[in-house]
Amino acid sequence: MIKRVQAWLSRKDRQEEQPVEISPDNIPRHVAVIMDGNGRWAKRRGLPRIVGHQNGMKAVKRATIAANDLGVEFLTMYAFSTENWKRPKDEVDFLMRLPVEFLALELDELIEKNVQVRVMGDSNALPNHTRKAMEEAVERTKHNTGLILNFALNYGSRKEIEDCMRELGNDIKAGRLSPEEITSELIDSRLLSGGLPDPDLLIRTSGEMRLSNFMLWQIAYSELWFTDVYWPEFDKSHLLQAVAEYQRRTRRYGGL
Ligand SMILES: Cc1cc(N2CCCCCC2)n2ncc(-c3ccc(F)cc3)c2n1
Repeated sequence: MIKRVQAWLSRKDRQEEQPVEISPDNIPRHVAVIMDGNGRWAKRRGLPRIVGHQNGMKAVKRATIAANDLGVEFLTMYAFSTENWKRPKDEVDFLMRLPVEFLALELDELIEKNVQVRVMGDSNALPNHTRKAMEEAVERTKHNTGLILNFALNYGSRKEIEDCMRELGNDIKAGRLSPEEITSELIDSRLLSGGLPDPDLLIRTSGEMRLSNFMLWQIAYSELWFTDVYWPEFDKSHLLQAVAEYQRRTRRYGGL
């Protein structure tokens, strides 16, 4: 029984709208998002880049609520990569304050929606105020049982894999592990995403079609969906479009 979700898509140029059909029987458990286009969204409007990041943060809450309502169980958002440190200092300083702003402006509504916040990445290298805000968001939502909102912050997949290999090598050297015991399940458990299922669907906004060192091991079998929409414009209609395409691609007609 296809539950018809009349979600009117407003395409970027708003010239065309189309209904979207979503089946409740094949909702992706884990959706991962590369939230790109915040600076370009602002530039197109003659606004400072930081306004793009601020609006991007509002899109995080919007997308989280939409995903939670749809029945998505895990939502991983690429908030700051290990490569982002190369950006101008004033922009990095602003970005490092966004978790604090998120805590003040957005978290209460997500707590009402029973959302649990997790973080993955090297938090030791973050400023104290950033790390404390993240720890508070995790602490204040740790008993929630709804959608798990997983922020990748100061995250890089190659560093994650390198650190995992080093840890396994040390375990072998210490006699705690034999090489024959290394399986993909063991590696899954040792990565920063340990405990989460692999993403079923990876979304990247703003028209870029790169993986940008994001969850390279975990997305081995993920459906990739790219949109020209800039992240600050992303809303429920775009999530539904991505999930509808995911369902078209993964339709099994009862077969394997
Ligand atoms: C660094 C950064 C950038 C950031 N952007 C807003 C979204 C667009 C992409 C980049 C900018 N957002 N959005 C939410 C957070 C966040 C992270 C951890 C946490 F526990 C609570 C909130 C965030 N963190």
